[in-house]
Amino acid sequence: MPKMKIYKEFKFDSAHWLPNVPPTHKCANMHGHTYYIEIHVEDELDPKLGWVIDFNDVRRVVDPLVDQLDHKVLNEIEGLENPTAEYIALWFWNQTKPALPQLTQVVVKENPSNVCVYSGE
Ligand SMILES: Nc1nc2c(c(=O)[nH]1)N=C([C@H](O)[C@H](O)COP(=O)(O)OP(=O)(O)OP(=O)(O)O)CN2
Ligand SMILES: [Zn+2]
Repeated sequence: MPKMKIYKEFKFDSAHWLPNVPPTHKCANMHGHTYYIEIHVEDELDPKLGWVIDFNDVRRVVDPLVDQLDHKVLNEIEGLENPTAEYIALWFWNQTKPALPQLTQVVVKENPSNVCVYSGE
């Protein structure tokens, strides 16, 4: 059977600041983003069901994580004390991979032009 990739997009709104930048950096001040994340998985096409994985199975794993971050201050979340897009990608990867072994990539978009792509290496 062919291998295929699918991804599901999620959205959350959060506040953060970056604690390790110089005080003169604008991101040292608390501010907010509407984050979009993509959870990519790859597997063989199931010939009967006609899909790689049910999008709803992806949602069941990721929704509880998104709920932890939505309308929260990211710096107060364990593991996100320095909440860059890179650390957010790692946070989602580490908590998604055990429940979703077909995970291949996490994409975090702070905005349409600030994007981190993590593939688990
Ligand atoms: N490699 C990274 N660089 C930066 C990160 C990051 O997570 N990884 N984060 C930030 C800040 O979150 C900052 O809020 C982003 O600001 P900026 O790049 O200026 O983007 P804006 O939202 O202000 O919108 P632009 O239209 O792009 O100016 C900084 N760097
Ligand atoms: Zn920011």
